[in-house]
This record gives sequence, C-alpha cells and structure tokens, in this order.
Amino acid sequence: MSFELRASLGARNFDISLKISDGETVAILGPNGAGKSTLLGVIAGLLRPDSGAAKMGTAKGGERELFNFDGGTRFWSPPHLRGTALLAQEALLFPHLNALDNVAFGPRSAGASKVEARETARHWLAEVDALPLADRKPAQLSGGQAQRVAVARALAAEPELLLLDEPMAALDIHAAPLLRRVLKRVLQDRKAIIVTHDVLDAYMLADRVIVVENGRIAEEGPTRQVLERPRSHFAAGLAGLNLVAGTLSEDGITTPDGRLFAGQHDPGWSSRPGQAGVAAFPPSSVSVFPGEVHGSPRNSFPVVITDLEPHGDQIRVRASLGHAAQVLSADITPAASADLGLVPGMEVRFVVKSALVSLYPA
Ligand SMILES: Nc1ncnc2c1ncn2[C@@H]1O[C@H](COP(=O)(O)OP(=O)(O)OP(=O)(O)O)[C@@H](O)[C@H]1O
Repeated sequence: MSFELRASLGARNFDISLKISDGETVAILGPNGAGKSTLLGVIAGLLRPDSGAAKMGTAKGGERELFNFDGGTRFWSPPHLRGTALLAQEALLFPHLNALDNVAFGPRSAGASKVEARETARHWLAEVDALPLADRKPAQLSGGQAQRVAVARALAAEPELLLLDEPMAALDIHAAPLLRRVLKRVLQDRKAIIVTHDVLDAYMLADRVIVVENGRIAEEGPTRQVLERPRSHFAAGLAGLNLVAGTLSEDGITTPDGRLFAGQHDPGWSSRPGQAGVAAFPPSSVSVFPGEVHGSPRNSFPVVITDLEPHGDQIRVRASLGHAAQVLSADITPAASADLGLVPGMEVRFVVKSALVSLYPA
C-alpha cells in the first residue's frame, strides 16, 4: 500500500522521485521556491508534470495509477479520483455550510445518504476535537478551529494519502499547538506528506524528513538523523548548527580552501582517503576573540562579522570565513559582545572547541 512518484517539470526546474510506505508521515523541508508546493500540486493533480509516473497502493492490495507519462503513455487521473486530500494553509471551507455539512460534503458526494454522511462527519469532527463546533458557519470559527474542521473534512473523504501544505503557517502561536496535537493523533499510522518550515512539526509529526532544494532532493532520512546530523546546509540551519563540508581525515575535515576543522569522529570510523564529510557544531561551541589568539592554534579562524542579532539571552554573531561563502555563527553574551565592541565588518577570530565538533561522512 505504498505510494511511489517520479516526476519532472521543466518549467519549474523540478525533478523528484520518492516513495512513501504505508503508515508513514514524511515532512518536506526546504527554502522558499525549492519546489515543495509543486510536489504537492503534482501529487494532488493540480499540476501536470512533463514526464514520470505515480501510483498508489490501494486498501484491497491493488494499485491505482495517478498519472503515467512513460514511453508515450499520457494517462492522467483527475484530482478527485486520486485518493489524495490536500489541506492548504487556509481552511477554505464552504462559507454557506456549517462545520458539520462542510465535513459531510465529501461522503455525500461519494454516494452516502444525508444521515450517513452526517454520522461520518460527526465522527471526524470528534476526532479533531471540534464536535462542539458542528453548527457553526466558517465565519464563526477562529483560524485554528476552521483548520481543525478542514482536517476533519479531508479525513472524511478517506484519502489514502493526506497532503498538508504548511497547515500551521496561518495560525497564531496559541492555536498552532492544539492543531499540532490533533495532527499528531490523526497522522499516526497514516500515509501523509507535510510541507513545513518548522522543525517542531518535523520532530512531532514525521517519521522521515526530505529536504528539497532547487527542485531536487538534497537529503533525506529519519527525522532525528537529518536534524541532528544534517548533511545539507538547509537542514543544518534548521537544526541551528554550523556545517562545514570537506574531506575527512584522522585530524578532522579539510575544506576545499585548505582549512582544517578538528573534531570528534564517530566511534568505529575508519579512514578512507578522500572521503567526503561534514563537521557540525553548535554556535555555542564557538568563541570570539579580537585579533591573534595565543595558546592552542587549533580550530582558530580569521572571520569578518556580517551581522549580529539577539538570540534568546545571547547575541548570535554571524561571520564569513574566507572566500568560500562559508558563514559561521557564534553565540556569546551581550556583555562579551559589548566588551569586544563587535560590529559588522570587523575582523575577529572564531575559535571552535574541537570536543564539540561532530565529524561524519557526507
Ligand atoms: N504559478 C507558477 N508559475 C510558474 N512558476 C512557478 C509558479 N509557482 C511557483 N513557480 C516556480 O516554481 C519553483 C518552485 O516553487 P514552489 O512554489 O513549489 O516552491 P516552495 O518550495 O513551495 O516555496 P515556498 O516555501 O516559498 O512556498 C520556483 O522556482 C517558483 O518560482
């Protein structure tokens, strides 16, 4: 009962293959314009790729083609016959129907009697903690309530694959946690793809993370692995880690411009000449010094400060290293920042504690 897709769409520079197992929720992360919405559009049947194919395993053990443009075939299934349901950022409920009838609409269209459809609707409203809202029109619902009703409406259509496009994005910070808890419950054991900008969503809701950059998969893996041992700059940024790529050796990572970042290898790591790898370390492992440093010269790099901003009760100092467009961050106290007189454009040294640098193959 898995879902499989291969699709390319030249006009959007999009080329992605993926597979989703039964019961698996996958989070799609990536920068703006990476192709996340394009992916959902192609699956839901709102966008037509140039080539590729997609199929969905069905409950009865069969297979349903969503589209197939391979070898001269031009098979294209319309959105309502795909077994997918798309939940957008905004709830998009029918304004003239109350919550119950919004949810009953799908089952009713699929042939259920009015009584049956309302029974089904009540079940799904209860699942999303929205039964008390059944009689309200969308205009009488808050953003978070409307979004929960929209989740019930999507589930009432019994989709084989649920597609969620940043479902929390339009909600205020008080409404998001409740919807997140509801989603955690309803996504359990369900095939779903959730596009999100929030690591918390990935941690709470997804079994696996796919990072999309420039219309391609940049990295994928179990959520914890991707967010704790990122290989792409995007995932490292989300995880709040500095990431330096290069060649692994006993001593550390050597960057293409010849700098060595010393750190800790995985236990059991064995050296292979020329092996590509990354060094990941938190901004809290970086100290900032003016000018030359005395003592151990290890992991000490001249940098130019690009910006400073508050980060919790610390100041995050961002700086560029050499010509390689490598940006590193350090977290220091406001007092230290003031004492050092840090300003953008200033040359300083970043010293990275090698005990806190994780080295692993890319
Ligand atoms: N309606 C459109 N017509 C043509 N090109 C588009 C259209 N919408 C998006 N694109 C392009 O397709 C590419 C992928 O965009 P997409 O909206 O899928 O990105 P995204 O990852 O969802 O971004 P965001 O996080 O900003 O929502 C981008 O280059 C974008 O400029």
